[in-house]
Amino acid sequence: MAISLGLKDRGDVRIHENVDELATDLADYIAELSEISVKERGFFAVALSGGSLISLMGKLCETPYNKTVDWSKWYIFWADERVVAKNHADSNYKLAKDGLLSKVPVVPGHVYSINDSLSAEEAANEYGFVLRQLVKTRTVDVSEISDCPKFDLILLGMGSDGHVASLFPNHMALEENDEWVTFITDSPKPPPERITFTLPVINSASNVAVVVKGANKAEAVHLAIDDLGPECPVSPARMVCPKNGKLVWFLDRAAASELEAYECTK
Ligand SMILES: O=C(O)[C@H](O)[C@@H](O)[C@H](O)[C@H](O)COP(=O)(O)O
Repeated sequence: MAISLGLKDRGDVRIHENVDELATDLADYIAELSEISVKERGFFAVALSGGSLISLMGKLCETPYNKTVDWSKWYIFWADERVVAKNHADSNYKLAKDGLLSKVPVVPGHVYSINDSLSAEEAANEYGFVLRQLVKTRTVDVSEISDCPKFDLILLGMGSDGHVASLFPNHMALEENDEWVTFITDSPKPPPERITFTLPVINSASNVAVVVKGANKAEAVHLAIDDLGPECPVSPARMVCPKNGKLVWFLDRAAASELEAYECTK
């Protein structure tokens, strides 16, 4: 059974005994949000990231989820993408296609990957334009407090440096408030060229889940979640704070091992 901590400002923190328990809880959570969004809006607009997140979502390809989820209503986006060809081993699209999307009956026309024939800047602009069209038709909802898209769910991983999507510590992209999608050409994690949702878009979502496993992320989890006062270094993950939405952290025990809020429960 997961331990669940409801923390003021930092969302719900769910700590799982192991990766298998985390993956089951994550599949339940995504299936439930999909059901709610389809019932309320007729669509489920979900943004994925790369990294270990995709294999942690793997249970969605299994029974019962592969049969019970209304895959035909899913509209799939990327919160960040590496600017490489779609069939390149580094592509987040390829990772998700091979690990998830090819195994469930999503509608190919509802999968919005970036245009891989463009430069990073052009690809970011075009992705932003595509999003605007989908917000106009309300396939992707719109935020009540900004003109930003309001995704039903944005799924993020986190690096050991605290990066989320392709928003890296001390990078100018963290300050981009005008664009929905921006680009970088100097990612500290290879490959260097990426596009990424900006913080205003991430923080306008109805639901944001940050999914983290492993002891090498424990310090970054502590810095992102614990209340460390004004001197605390502000990592990108700490800047994830949906204004009118819900934030949930999915952690395994190793990733939660330096969390002060967790220590208090022992
Ligand atoms: O394209 C990317 O690199 C990702 O979107 C990135 O933000 C990833 O989610 C984190 O780096 C965590 O990756 P791991 O879970 O594999 O450590």
